[in-house]
Amino acid sequence: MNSCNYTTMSHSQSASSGISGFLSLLPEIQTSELFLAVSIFITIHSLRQGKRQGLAVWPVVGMLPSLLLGIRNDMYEWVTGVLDRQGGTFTFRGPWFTNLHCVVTADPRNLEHLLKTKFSSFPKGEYFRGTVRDLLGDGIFSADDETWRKQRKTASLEFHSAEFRAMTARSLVELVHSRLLPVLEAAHDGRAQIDLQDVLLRLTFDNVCMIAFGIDPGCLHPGLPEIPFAKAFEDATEATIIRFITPTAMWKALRYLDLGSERWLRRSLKRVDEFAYDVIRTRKKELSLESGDKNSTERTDLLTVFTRLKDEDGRAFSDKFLRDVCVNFILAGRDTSSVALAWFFWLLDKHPEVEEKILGEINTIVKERGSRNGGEGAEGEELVFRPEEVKKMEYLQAALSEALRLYPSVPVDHKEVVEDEVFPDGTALKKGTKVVYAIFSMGRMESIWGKDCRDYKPERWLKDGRFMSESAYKFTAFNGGPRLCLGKDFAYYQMKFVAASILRRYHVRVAEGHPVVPKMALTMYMKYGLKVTLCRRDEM
Ligand code: HEM
Repeated sequence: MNSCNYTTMSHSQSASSGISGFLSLLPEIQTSELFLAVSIFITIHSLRQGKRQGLAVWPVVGMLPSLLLGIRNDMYEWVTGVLDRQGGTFTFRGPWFTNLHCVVTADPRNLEHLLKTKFSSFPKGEYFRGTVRDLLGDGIFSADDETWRKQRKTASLEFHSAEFRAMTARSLVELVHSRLLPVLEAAHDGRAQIDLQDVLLRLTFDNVCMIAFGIDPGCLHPGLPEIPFAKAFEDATEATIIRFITPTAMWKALRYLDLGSERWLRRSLKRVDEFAYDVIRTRKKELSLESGDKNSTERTDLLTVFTRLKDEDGRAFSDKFLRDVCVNFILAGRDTSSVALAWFFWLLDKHPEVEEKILGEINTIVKERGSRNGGEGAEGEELVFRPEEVKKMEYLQAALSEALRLYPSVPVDHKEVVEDEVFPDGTALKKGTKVVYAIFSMGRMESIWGKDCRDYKPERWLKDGRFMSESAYKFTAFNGGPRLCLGKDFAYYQMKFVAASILRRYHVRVAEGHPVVPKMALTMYMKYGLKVTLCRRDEM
């Protein structure tokens, strides 16, 4: 109700009832004026506060308008700009009644505090777990405390065992030489453009399923077929992510009513579970048949390892728990190395001098092998890199790390604080606050990497020609502290093996005019893939 309504109504009153009518309207006038005054006060107050925060804070919707304006072009760059101006940390005030309030930081001191020093005060938290529970259950990725610790310990022993290393090296030789290179060769022969990101995603999905389940779903085959399990897994992940941008009460209502994205999630999870439980049942049968057999299977995949273990009461783990273990590892290891490789090949296309140096390193390693073998195997087409040779590729490791610094596969990550805390930079955190650490922005901070922070320079990782790793709180692509990525060593081995095997045979040329931009997702995919053509080195 505004003053215009008041005028109209007062004219319609008769003279005798004028005074009493006016008096009867008084409460309404006061209400509308009060409402107007409060609105003006809140707006002025919010705008003044906004100046202090660096972003306007609006009544009810908080900083949402600034965020929406900022992400029209590139959300990562927008967040980086705000962090830069705010000295590395800012508090985002989301709309009332949403889950969007959080503290965003890119300050290495805060990262060390939350990932290591005060690790137990910054768990994944109930909000995260509740949102991803249908997909991830009690698996390592969402668990905290004892549930997490036990899985971490068992999986860590496994990941560092010689058998596991041998199995992963074998699986890569098989995937790269029998599947990846023939697919690339077919694209080369047909002079066709190929989406390298898609090919690499297929490769790492097959590879991580071999590690987790001990089976190969066969995504990377000529013709690039659609594999129902891979499709269901992707759909289930995407539908779960939608929950993060939907008010909790709303997605819960949709789930209850079996509508929209929740229906899509239920259906895709059903297919994921059918596949997983089928593999689990078959494996249990296989292992029970061979129990007592000295020549039992040499399987070293995670499912076999966890199936053979017993819980603290001496009982076998439930099928549901085994399903959660495998699904979490597939999620953790399926896309991260492939998107990192896609950004790496794109960067090489823009930096031929880096490609030259990588080739120089590979050729030296191949020549060394040749001189040891009296020339044999040095230039053979079917050259397969050995683990000790991959280890020697230090410049390649630097070039991959540099790609991950600028394009981290996990661009942002988050924690929830369980008690009142103060960050080393002075930011006060109330119990329950969500903390987002902006890994993407950290790679682009002058305060961390110097004036050339935006340049692609593998040399920054080398000292006297040897690769030097960086503090995990500065280079956070693999997380840090007790929850450091468990697959880090494997991921480097995998990326180096794949990159060297491709680069030795082909020059990868990004298709002219192909747009390369990041997709807004929890993993840093290229929004339109990476369309490339291939030129064989021996034809150049
Ligand atoms: C370039 C490749 C990779 C990158 C950049 C990467 C990055 C990360 C990051 C940032 C986290 C922390 C996630 C969080 O806690 O929210 C993480 C955790 C994890 N990663 Fe990786 N990852 C890569 C490859 C892999 C691979 C290939 C595997 C397995 C085969 C793997 C297994 C895991 C596991 C199991 C965790 C959970 C660790 C825990 O919570 O204790 N990662 N990774």
